[in-house]
Amino acid sequence: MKKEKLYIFDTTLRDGEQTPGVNLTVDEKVQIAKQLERLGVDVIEAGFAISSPADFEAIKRIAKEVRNSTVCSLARAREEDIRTAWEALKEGNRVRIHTFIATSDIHLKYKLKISREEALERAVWAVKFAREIMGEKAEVEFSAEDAGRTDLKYLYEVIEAVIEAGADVVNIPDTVGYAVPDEWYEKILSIRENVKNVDRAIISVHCHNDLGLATANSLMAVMAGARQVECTINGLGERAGNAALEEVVMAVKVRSDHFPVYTDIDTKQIYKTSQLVSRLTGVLISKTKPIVGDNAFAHESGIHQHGVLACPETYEIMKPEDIGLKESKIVLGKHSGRHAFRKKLEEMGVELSEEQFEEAFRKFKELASRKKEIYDVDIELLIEGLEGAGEKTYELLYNQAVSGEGVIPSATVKIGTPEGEKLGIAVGNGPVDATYRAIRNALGLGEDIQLKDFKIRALTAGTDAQAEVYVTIESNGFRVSGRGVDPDIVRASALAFLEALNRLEKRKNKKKGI
Ligand SMILES: CC(=O)SCCNC(=O)CCNC(=O)[C@H](O)C(C)(C)COP(=O)(O)OP(=O)(O)OC[C@H]1O[C@@H](n2cnc3c(N)ncnc32)[C@H](O)[C@@H]1OP(=O)(O)O
Ligand SMILES: CC(C)C(=O)C(=O)O
Ligand SMILES: [Mg+2]
Repeated sequence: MKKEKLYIFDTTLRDGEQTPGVNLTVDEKVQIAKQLERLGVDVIEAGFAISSPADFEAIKRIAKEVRNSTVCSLARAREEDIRTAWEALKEGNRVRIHTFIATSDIHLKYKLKISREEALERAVWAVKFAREIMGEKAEVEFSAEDAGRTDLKYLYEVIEAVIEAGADVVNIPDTVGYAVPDEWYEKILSIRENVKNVDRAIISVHCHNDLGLATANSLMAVMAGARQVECTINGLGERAGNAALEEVVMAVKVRSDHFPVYTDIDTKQIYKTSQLVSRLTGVLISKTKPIVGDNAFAHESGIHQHGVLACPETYEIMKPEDIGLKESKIVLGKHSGRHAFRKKLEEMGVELSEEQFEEAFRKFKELASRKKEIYDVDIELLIEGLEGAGEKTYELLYNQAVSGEGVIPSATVKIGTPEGEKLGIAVGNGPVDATYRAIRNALGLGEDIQLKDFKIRALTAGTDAQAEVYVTIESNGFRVSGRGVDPDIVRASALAFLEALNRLEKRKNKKKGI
């Protein structure tokens, strides 16, 4: 099957920013735009130039700084909108004005208060005007807002007229997320069959997710011949959001046997982009979000874990590396079985007799039935229940940390060791980082001891709460964890680190037969 290119139009910075509560600074928008360029999106809708000075400035800077993606601004079918969009874009390398007007009767009657004829005239005028002021250098896209609820015959007329007026791309938005997949497929197909000059433009879709169908509708449109999909990172957007870029792109990639298209997206950049957008917008990603959610590559149940350990493809339709993740996760819980438990012990460097293993597994199942999340430290304690905790090699005798505005964070620690008391002093990014560096200095720890995980939470409410810190470190094939509890966050962190180091010593000594 000869594949055609599917253009990916990202509107995270425009429709995505319409997510209630999201407000990006100009610098943040530029940062996201550069990452979208690395991701390989074809078009970046950088904003709506006339809507605010900040949007204008962001579009201007993005148009100047992004060279490999087309940069686009939204504009109503009004002269001042189109002029302002062009003003913001004109120094760009590849640019597009995206002008729109609503075409559904409900929008025409109650919102714009104009007739179908008038809307058609304005649409044609806007495309011609954009073409005129931009010249051939730039592209014009036209959207028939609320096309999903627009009378079909009238929609054909509008599309034909705007293509005649010079639109390069005609976008068919399901503005209110009302369409269902088979109907949307038929709609796009019928546009392709009934609009005479349709082949002179790219047909695009812009699907909202009010019924959770945005990705499905976008993909059905692709099957019907749409060759541009408008989408956002993490599915951000007005109300329930837009089709998620990562879902559309990965569906096309994973089911390349099914879809007649390819994209130029570097999928290895997906996870990084998703994290950046989540961090800068403050919109958290649901754990079960397809592709980029925490659980998208996590396996909790024994039968699945057994399968994945034997051959990842048994339960994974894509590789974590495909989206830029290092590996999938095997999460221990009450549904886990012996294969996953044994694998965890192997990773931790724990060696048990078969008898001890069965006992440990029984205790693990019992614990997992009572506890929501099983941390590595829980397994450590369980093993210690079987083997005994042993002597502590290190003990925290003293710690002090200094931090604050205008101060370089620094820390001092005194640690009791079999060779006597050791003092460590260091500076760092913050008081915890300085304390960890001070512990490393005091004990002369090398680069081989790597911090793999650091989690902190408050055990109780209030500013006087007990802080609980979990730390996982790795060294030469051993993976061990520690937990520290103290009202002082820095001390809790130091205690967790030292508990992990004590376990590391114990495990190394056991291996050496000491
Ligand atoms: C489906 C979508 O997502 S469309 C994009 C939606 N995004 C946004 O609205 C975010 C940015 N918007 C804004 O900052 C403001 O709405 C502005 C600056 C664009 C306009 O603000 P205001 O001038 O105060 O108008 P307001 O937003 O209250 O009303 C919209 C006006 O645009 C008109 N309008 C709406 N769509 C169009 C269109 N496509 N073409 C021409 N006029 C339009 C409305 O008729 C109304 O006009 P009126 O003021 O003459 O009655
Ligand atoms: C401006 C258009 C494309 C839009 O966002 C919509 O119709 O949802
Ligand atoms: Mg929209």
